[in-house]
Amino acid sequence: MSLLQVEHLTMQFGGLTAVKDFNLNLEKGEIVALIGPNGAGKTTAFNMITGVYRPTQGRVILMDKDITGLRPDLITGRGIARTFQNIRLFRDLSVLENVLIANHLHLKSNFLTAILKLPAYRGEERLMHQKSLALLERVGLSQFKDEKASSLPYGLQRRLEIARALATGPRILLLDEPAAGMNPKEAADLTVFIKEIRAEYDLTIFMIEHHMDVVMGISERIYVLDYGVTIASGSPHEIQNDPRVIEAYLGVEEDA
Ligand SMILES: Nc1ncnc2c1ncn2[C@@H]1O[C@H](COP(=O)(O)OP(=O)(O)OP(=O)(O)O)[C@@H](O)[C@H]1O
Repeated sequence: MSLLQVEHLTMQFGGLTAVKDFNLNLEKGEIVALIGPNGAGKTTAFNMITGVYRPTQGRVILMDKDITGLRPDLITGRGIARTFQNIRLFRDLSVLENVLIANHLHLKSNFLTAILKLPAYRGEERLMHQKSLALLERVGLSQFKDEKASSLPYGLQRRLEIARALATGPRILLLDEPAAGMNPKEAADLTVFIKEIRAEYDLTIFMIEHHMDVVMGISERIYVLDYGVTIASGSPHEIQNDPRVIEAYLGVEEDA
């Protein structure tokens, strides 16, 4: 049984078919990349998997359960977390507060115990605080815990976004262009970091990325979209040598 199975996902916006008949299997522990030229439909595929869009057609099956069209927060609760192409941190909150907010998805206390600050809530809150600090320590951000998120250098803001996603306790992590805007050194560090967190948090990772060094250095399998259609899937070696991919994508100078 695949951890995640995506069957015939299709998304139409009016007359435009942004993604057509997209099929994907993720096995536990894999790192799989989704590549393709700008506008190919990659983010739309993510948005259907994470409940941002309800697909026009098709199904998303997580561990044998159909999660198609569930609300994004419920899908996060089922174990799929994501980051976004454009960093979405609470810019004026501290680094620690950003992780604490994500952690609240896990709090078991209800709203009333929370506003009354009853002991059950306070206990959970203390635990969340400790867990958040441990997570920041793990991702190398603990010395910045009281800084405003917006004051972090770009590469570290991306790392904080990943930490926030990890705080929700995911099985599957979807990363939307995690190396966007990074210099080669930051991108190489990110590659190592992604491999480390996969091992440490027992993750399966599905990522959209334009940096080919990152994609080829990290992915076990790659899917290629072009105009919403999957034109190839396979190992990095197969993809690099696929004439359709070379024509559609790899042959095109990338400006990212
Ligand atoms: N909400 C929407 N309404 C209408 N059209 C949309 C919407 N979202 C995406 N599209 C269109 O769907 C197509 C696929 O867009 P998408 O953002 O998924 O591509 P992408 O592969 O992620 O591109 P990029 O690499 O530039 O991020 C594009 O033509 C885009 O304009």
